[in-house]
Amino acid sequence: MPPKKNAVEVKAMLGRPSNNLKIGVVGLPNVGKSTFFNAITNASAAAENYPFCTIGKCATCPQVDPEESRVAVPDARFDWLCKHYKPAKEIPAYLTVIDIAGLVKGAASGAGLGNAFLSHIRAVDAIFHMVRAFDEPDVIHVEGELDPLRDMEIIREELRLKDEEFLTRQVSELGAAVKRVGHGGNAADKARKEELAVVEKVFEHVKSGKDVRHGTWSNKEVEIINGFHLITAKPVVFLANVSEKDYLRKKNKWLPKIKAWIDENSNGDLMIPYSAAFEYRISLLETAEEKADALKEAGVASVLPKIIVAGYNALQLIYYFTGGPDEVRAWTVRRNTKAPQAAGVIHTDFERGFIMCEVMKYEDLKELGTDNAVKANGKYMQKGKEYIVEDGDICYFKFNVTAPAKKK
Ligand SMILES: Nc1ncnc2c1ncn2[C@@H]1O[C@H](COP(=O)(O)OP(=O)(O)OP(=O)(O)O)[C@@H](O)[C@H]1O
Ligand SMILES: [Mg+2]
Repeated sequence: MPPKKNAVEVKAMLGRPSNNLKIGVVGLPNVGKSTFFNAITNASAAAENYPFCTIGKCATCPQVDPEESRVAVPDARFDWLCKHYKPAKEIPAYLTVIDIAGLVKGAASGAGLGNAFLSHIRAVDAIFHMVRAFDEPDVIHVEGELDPLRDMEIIREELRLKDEEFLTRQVSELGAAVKRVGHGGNAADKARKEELAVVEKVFEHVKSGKDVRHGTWSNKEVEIINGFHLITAKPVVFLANVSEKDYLRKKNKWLPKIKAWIDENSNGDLMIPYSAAFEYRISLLETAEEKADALKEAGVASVLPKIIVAGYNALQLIYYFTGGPDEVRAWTVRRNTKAPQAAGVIHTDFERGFIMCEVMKYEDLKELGTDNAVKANGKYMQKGKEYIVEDGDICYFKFNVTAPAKKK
């Protein structure tokens, strides 16, 4: 059937379409991954107005890995909506962060339990690539001298080699299956041939030293690539961990070189300088006032909120809000999600029986003051099933179903 005239063609995205995506902290040993992980875990736990659960440390979910933490995504719009509606319940968007053990050179071929750790990386949806830019003689560097560029090269190469190894296997297995069929074959054989052509193309790309996420792929290719959970297809945010002293004086000799390396080798992916040691120290302070005083005295801000938001954005996630006296809540969807699927995140019924989505823009509500004022100004919109939900939309879904469906 040809696509409907008013249907919007959406570019397919690499990665899983889920609203429970995870970001892993990846790097060499002793670069500050756990210090960072503990700092964001503590920082979120201290945000008293957010219902928070450190998975694994939480009484209600003790079965989950303790190195996994769910952190609230800071958002001034969410805070404003909570003040505005004064709801009984406040539920922000969350980002799940996973602390992964350090990789060493040769990990792709099994060094230092490398394969086990690489499989942890395959299971996450995005990567915080932690780069050590602090010189601290007491903290051993596995490669000897401090050299962030060499370290980034090692990690990048290990991740790429793991994909190369996986694709080598795929090419050979699929190749053998296609050869057995020869010419002709049924629909499944045809699909396998198509898949082989894509796998070969991706294999050549990776073999030439490039990451999958930096390639240009058609929707069909993306669909096939997404089935493989390739490591270099995952978005990356680089975090340059500098000493507390350098962070406070806003100077570190490695930062320009790290930036130049990323521009040249990683398509200008985002890099955020920060100090794990500093953030961790601040995160241990008990009250919000103590933290504010310590930051004021140091003359800097914490960069953790920026890092969490960057991770969230790298995953191509956005959220819309629902608001009222019962609950203000952020609902996570991937970018380019249409209204019925966005509604389905709340409840499958909402998607199944979708009639329309009523939308207010946050800016309009903030400017005009009340829902009624937004309506009176003609800014309360009714949108249909082709509407692509935008970040920060305040939505109210209308739906109609006869048979009950499973609650999410
Ligand atoms: N910015 C920094 N300045 C100085 N010391 C730091 C900094 N960040 C982390 N450290 C110190 O480096 C050491 C190693 O940190 P951490 O345990 O977080 O590393 P890691 O990357 O998790 O290592 P592994 O891969 O072995 O788990 C710790 O003693 C920590 O206090
Ligand atoms: Mg660690």
